[in-house]
Amino acid sequence: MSIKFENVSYVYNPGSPLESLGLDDVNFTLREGDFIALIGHTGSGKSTLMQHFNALLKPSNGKISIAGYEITPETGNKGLKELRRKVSLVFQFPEAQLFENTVLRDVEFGPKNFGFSAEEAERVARKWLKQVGLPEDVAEKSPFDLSGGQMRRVAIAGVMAYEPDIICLDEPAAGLDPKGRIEMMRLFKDYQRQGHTVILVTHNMDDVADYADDVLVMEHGKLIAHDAPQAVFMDRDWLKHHHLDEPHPSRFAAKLAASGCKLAGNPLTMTELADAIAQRVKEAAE
Ligand SMILES: Nc1ncnc2c1ncn2[C@@H]1O[C@H](COP(=O)(O)OP(=O)(O)OP(=O)(O)O)[C@@H](O)[C@H]1O
Repeated sequence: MSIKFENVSYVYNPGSPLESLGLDDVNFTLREGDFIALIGHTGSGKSTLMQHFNALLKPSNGKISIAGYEITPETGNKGLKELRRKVSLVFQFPEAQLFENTVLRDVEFGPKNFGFSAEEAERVARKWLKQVGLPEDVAEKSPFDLSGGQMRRVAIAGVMAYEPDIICLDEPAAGLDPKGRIEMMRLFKDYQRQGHTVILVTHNMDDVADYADDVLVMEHGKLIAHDAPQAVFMDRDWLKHHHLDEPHPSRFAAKLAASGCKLAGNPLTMTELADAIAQRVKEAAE
């Protein structure tokens, strides 16, 4: 099944002096099961787009097909709870939403809300606390006694515990140290490998290169590119024109090329860069 946006526009505060266009005739089709990166500058429309994935915002025009649902301007609120179990949004700093007096109860909250029995909610909560890398003894602690990084994991476990088919995350690694960031990103990659779709809003181009199958690039409410990372990061002039960064490995390769050491291809990840350098060394030795 695919995720399809057809001519989707969204107008904030229609008919008022504050009217503004959040999305402008957006069209794309995504494969379910992919890892998608959603990038663009502040104010480009990423959050507005993300909120359309589970009808938190409904389009002013156009149609969205997702997880067996169709969302149009006429879509009512009936049936949206089931859609939101299948398609979950995780906003920035989700740890701010923790509120129960134990970690376990916080993680059980989502599953219970979606109709899991008490036993099943506890089972999936314990399973996902483990999957997000937390030690067993945190379950009975207050979430407020944990570190910021652990609280973030608890909040994300609370969403993964009811296993949405599609999870959309807004900068989930913001503020984490490099080790925490890599662990968090691997968690999402694993979630994808288990058969789910991951949509990641990010400003970190290294994460895009390392994890994404496909990239959506937003600018002023419009989708200006939709392609694989290799294609999106291929045209340096286009990136410059749209004030978009490159992943560090391709920036480093460009610097090497400028100093006379051109590598094969356009390495986007550290592994690709290391391979390209090894290849160059081998050629020089022959
Ligand atoms: N609640 C709102 N009311 C009116 N306009 C809004 C509202 N939220 C966003 N907008 C406008 O819609 C446009 C897209 O904003 P959006 O928040 O979707 O961008 P973004 O790419 O997610 O930005 P950021 O990276 O800062 O989160 C911007 O012009 C913004 O000012």
